[in-house]
Amino acid sequence: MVVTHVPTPTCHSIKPFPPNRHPFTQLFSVSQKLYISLSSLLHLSIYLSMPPNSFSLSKISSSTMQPLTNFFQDYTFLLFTSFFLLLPFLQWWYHHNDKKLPPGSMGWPYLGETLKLYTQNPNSFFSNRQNRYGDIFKTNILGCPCVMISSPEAARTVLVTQAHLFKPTYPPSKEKLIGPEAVFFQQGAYHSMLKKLVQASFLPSTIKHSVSHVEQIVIKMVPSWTNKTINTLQEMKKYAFEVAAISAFGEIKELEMEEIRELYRCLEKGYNSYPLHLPGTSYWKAMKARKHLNESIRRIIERRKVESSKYGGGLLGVLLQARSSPSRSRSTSSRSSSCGEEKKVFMELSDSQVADNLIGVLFAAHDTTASALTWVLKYLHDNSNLLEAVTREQEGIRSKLAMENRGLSWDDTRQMPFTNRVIQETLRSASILSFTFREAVTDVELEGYTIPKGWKVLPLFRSIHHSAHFFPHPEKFDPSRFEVPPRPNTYMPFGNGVHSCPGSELAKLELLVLLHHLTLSYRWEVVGKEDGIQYGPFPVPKHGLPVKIIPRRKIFT
Ligand code: HEM
Repeated sequence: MVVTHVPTPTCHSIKPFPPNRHPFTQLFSVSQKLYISLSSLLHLSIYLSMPPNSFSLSKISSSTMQPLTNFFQDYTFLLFTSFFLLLPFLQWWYHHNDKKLPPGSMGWPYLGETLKLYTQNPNSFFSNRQNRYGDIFKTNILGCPCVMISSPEAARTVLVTQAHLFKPTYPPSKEKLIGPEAVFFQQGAYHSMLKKLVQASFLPSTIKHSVSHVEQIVIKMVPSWTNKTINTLQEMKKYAFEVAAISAFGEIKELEMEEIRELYRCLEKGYNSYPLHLPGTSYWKAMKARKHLNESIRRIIERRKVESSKYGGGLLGVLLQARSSPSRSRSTSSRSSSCGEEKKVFMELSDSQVADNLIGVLFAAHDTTASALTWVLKYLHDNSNLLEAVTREQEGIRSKLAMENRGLSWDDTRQMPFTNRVIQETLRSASILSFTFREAVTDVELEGYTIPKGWKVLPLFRSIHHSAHFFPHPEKFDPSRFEVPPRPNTYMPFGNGVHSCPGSELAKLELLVLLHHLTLSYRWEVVGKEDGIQYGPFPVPKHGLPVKIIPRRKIFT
């Protein structure tokens, strides 16, 4: 089975060259010598071009030196001007050369190593370089110099302890589609204000009231698969969307929901297409859909203001309540650092800021959760002993529910230790977000290297999750490894630090509720023999894992 096979990078791999003898560094020192020689030559040319009696050097201006002197006198002006024109560039070069950049190759001018990254499995790209250069290496992707890191300590520095030195960075085309005011693009005080509000909607104390909603979606969805071949990914996307939409919008009319579903579908298509903003392209249609989504959300906001004192719940309810609540606004930070302006900014949380954050949450919740749901079915299919162990645990829960004549509750989901470990291992093994992006806002020293201002920094979650150093036999799907907690900062399926995922509990709840119903009543057989991973954009089993769903009782009779 190839599902999550990534060549196992050793965490403390030997660097093939000591940093100052690496060919790239050597190239820099050659250029440095070249620069020094060139500037000496230029200085000499200035001396030679002076009147013969102005300096003792005139003595060497003898007949043997005459042709050389004439040459320099002719070209002095040109050389002198070019020197001053080139000076800032040479100084920049010299300055950068001074710094100890991480080892690695920057590839071809502009193209960098982009072709290499896109023509091979991204995991091999990362692990090959990690084996060659170590846990921190530089490269160049699409003209952007990047530093990739796969040491837990360095990842913690970037994401947690020195997070203020690294800002989140996304391609502008994607930012425009999601909405530039969405929480993940922000930094500092404005980010923490938004984050508090988003988090409030997804805390266990809030989502515990959604368990029956989530269960109802599963109870309606799963029986429709009986004896059919389904595309797991597509079905999981529908499930994840429904849960995310309820969490984002709260109580919403079916007609409004249908409109949002339709527009979101168009938006998603454009998001995964080439960002060419010309009439007729998927990107152009997606931008149009995004504008319509703003209008639809504005209409919902207007209705909520009139109809409901609690603004209809969900994240939308929280955002609307927050902007109309002066007492809360005072205690919450904002884009401005001055206390006097905090309230003002809170009151200015506009309709489009609300819309950006609702759409942002849909995006963050949808494909990620669908991918995790798809992987858990794949792993349980391939490990029948684990599937039976999960089923036994769920049978215990079912007996309790039958005795008490009720549906699943939040507390029941806390009584599923084995199923929870299967989910933890799924998230490690599949590493849905293989890495994330940051950008250095200033020159930063990291583990003895300099990351220049403006360079991208990518903590490689997958490489850390697949390091044999932290997770022995990392290619093996083994939930028992989570019987003891993983070493700090080595397990980050939901990120780490200020930008870590606020939806982690909701995502795990979705996995638990689905597994409860599916394992108790059904078994699934993978259709087709093709193993492997596809990326779109998150890793999923090939072709979205087509499976045939068979009622369990049929198998045992
Ligand atoms: C298995 C499913 C999920 C995975 C693997 C996942 C993973 C992540 C990761 C790794 C980050 C941090 C990104 C970074 O540091 O740049 C993140 C951020 C985020 N996630 Fe999730 N996520 C999942 C589900 C969800 C759900 C269900 C929601 C809905 C509430 C959600 C909402 C968000 C938001 C809003 C952020 C941005 C937070 C910020 O910038 O402060 N995610 N997610």
